[in-house]
Amino acid sequence: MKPALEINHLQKSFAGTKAVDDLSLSIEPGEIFGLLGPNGAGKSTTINMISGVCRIDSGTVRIFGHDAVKDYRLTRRLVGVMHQEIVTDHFFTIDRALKIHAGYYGVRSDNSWRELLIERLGLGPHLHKSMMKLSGGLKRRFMVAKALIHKPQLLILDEPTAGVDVELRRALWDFVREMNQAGTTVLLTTHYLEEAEQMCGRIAIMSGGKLVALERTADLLARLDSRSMLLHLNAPLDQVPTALEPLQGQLEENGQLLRISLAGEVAMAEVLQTLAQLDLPIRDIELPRPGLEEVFLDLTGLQLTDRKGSSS
Ligand SMILES: Nc1ncnc2c1ncn2[C@@H]1O[C@H](COP(=O)(O)OP(=O)(O)OP(=O)(O)O)[C@@H](O)[C@H]1O
Repeated sequence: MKPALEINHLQKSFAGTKAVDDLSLSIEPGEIFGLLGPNGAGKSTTINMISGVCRIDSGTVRIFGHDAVKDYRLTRRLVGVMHQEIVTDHFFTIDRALKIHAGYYGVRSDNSWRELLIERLGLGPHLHKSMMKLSGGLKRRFMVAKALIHKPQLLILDEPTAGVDVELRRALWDFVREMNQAGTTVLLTTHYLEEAEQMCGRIAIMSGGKLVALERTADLLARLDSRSMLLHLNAPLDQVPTALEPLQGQLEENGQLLRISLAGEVAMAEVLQTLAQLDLPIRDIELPRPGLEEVFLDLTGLQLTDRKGSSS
């Protein structure tokens, strides 16, 4: 079977600055694939080239085997995109806007599909409200419906849950999973890393227009062997006890937090024994699980996303 999306040596510059730099990747039918990267990494530009919104400088994009430039009429129907910016037809009602978009793709008559989208995205009570009167969350739900109205085989979601409350985020992701189980391939970007970990079977990470990693999510997370143990102390320490130096002990938060490294073949029983012998004033012990943020930091020395923005 042909890949749902095949990108080869894709390039795009704006005023001499490379926004996408020799990007190649392939997504199989049925995948939920995450494209991550810090602000300005080139994710939206990539999506805009896939969907034909932005001209390709060089390289190719193939969608289910069809060239996105030469066969754009066909590929445009195969892809549904929810763009990052809320671009809506301000004066139209949801009902009218959905009908126009269905007409645009020649699927105006598929009422049952339209009804299903309206029902599953909770748009029913708002159908006759004009766009400009809708809340941000409702606009997002409308945009998901708009991206799916022509039953695309590849659904692309660029930050679908940015600024959306937790409940709606869950509902949107449940719906995306449902679409995926029904056969739709999904490419998504998000700054909520926990969502990417939960949703995506594979993840590509971009930085400065280039691909810096592309692996199964589990493999990407398993890359990091450098787990830490955080010891929260009741009373501050002046210096790291000598016995903890081999574990790269470090004091933080004015001596009230002691971080030790559990990298490599460190035996937990020995660590606990050493700690017991030291009789430290330990209030709490934390074993943070390394996530995509740490993987990216390890790969590039950069922060993948604003930490405040990555919590769910
Ligand atoms: N139309 C444009 N004109 C000029 N520069 C642009 C244009 N679109 C994007 N860029 C630049 O290209 C680079 C990549 O931007 P892009 O929006 O693709 O990144 P991104 O990974 O989607 O970031 P974010 O997470 O903030 O959405 C940035 O340096 C951006 O300023």
